[in-house]
Amino acid sequence: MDNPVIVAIDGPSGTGKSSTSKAVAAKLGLSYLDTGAQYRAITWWMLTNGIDVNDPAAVADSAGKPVIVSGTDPLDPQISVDGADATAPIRSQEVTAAVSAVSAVPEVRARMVEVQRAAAASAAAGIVVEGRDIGTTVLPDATAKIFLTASAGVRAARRSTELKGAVSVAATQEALTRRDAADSGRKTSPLAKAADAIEVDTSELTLDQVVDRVVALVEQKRATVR
Ligand SMILES: Nc1ncnc2c1ncn2[C@@H]1O[C@H](COP(=O)(O)OP(=O)(O)OP(=O)(O)O)[C@@H](O)[C@H]1O
Ligand SMILES: Nc1ccn([C@@H]2O[C@H](COP(=O)(O)O)[C@@H](O)[C@H]2O)c(=O)n1
Repeated sequence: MDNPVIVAIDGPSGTGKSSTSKAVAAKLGLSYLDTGAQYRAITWWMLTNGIDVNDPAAVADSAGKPVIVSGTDPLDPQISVDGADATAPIRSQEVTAAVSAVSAVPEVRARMVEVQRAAAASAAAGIVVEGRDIGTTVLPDATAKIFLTASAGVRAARRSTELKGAVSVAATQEALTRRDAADSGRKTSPLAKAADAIEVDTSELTLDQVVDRVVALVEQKRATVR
């Protein structure tokens, strides 16, 4: 039997990580893990439990409390917190605005990385894991590492379309850029391209083209390690 294939997909906000990762996992028959959803879930728990998300000591003290369970089906990714479905509430603007502060706390990252490595280790055929530090920190021995990029303008326009124009492209771009700066600037495992990751600029590509390119890269890498 082939070794499980581990695919790390990292990149800034809105570059297409989730859309690409789910489609690649479905095409290759692999599991899927959205680590951003896990950081959102712990942030949602902090907010709903009255923890000051801008107080790193308070966040660190509570980091071990919520029980976060992530589904790994690329066709129906779910996440629960303390047994309650949190798939929708973790996408709120309030969570989006607070998540970078919570995810910068080392105790939060240590907890999440443990859960993420366990998920990868238990995926029989393999897994596509998306995030910001998967290739650098969580799974440095991944079979294939992809770093997705796109211009800030393109990312903001895509996100604004997704939100059906409810938020302007300019405001969306400012929020994306602010989140990227916080995620890249933190001390513990910042958003970064691993030295051996392959960069794919998605600005001028359709989603199908990105998926085909990533599948081809994974197949190439897989052939060399068989
Ligand atoms: N290549 C593409 N062409 C056009 N639209 C795209 C492409 N890739 C993704 N999109 C769209 O861009 C938006 C952002 O994509 P997605 O949520 O997959 O990005 P992400 O990197 O996971 O974002 P985040 O880091 O904020 O979770 C979605 O509306 C998605 O449908
Ligand atoms: N490996 C990761 C993944 C995510 N984060 C943090 O979570 C935020 C939300 O991520 P989305 O992919 O859902 O947008 C992101 O802005 C990071 O703060 C992380 O630190 N590490």
